[in-house]
Amino acid sequence: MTEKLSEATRGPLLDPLFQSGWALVEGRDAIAKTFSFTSFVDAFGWMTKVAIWAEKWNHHPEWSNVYNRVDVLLTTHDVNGLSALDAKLARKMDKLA
Ligand SMILES: C[C@H](O)[C@H](O)[C@H]1CNC2=NC(N)=NC(=O)C2=N1
Repeated sequence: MTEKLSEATRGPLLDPLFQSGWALVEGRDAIAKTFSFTSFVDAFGWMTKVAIWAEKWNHHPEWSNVYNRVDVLLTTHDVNGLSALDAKLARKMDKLA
């Protein structure tokens, strides 16, 4: 069962993500990042690769694509906050970008 990150566990998990451009979201227990690509096709191709991992892990982003930009927000709806799955998907998104 997925659990909401505690104050003690979230630091080590989230700090590396803050270093790579992720940030906490005002008013939600969530992290967000904007990914920019060289073209729409590159942005959409990245979204497709991420989508395969999201489906495999049954953990899905809240995201929006405009041309070469993808705005991403990650949170775990089942626990109404951040979980280890969000950090895991964020790391995968960074790796695939
Ligand atoms: C029923 C299904 O397993 C759940 O709704 C999954 C699907 N993907 C999900 N994605 C995210 N971000 N949070 C969830 O709690 C979640 N739950």
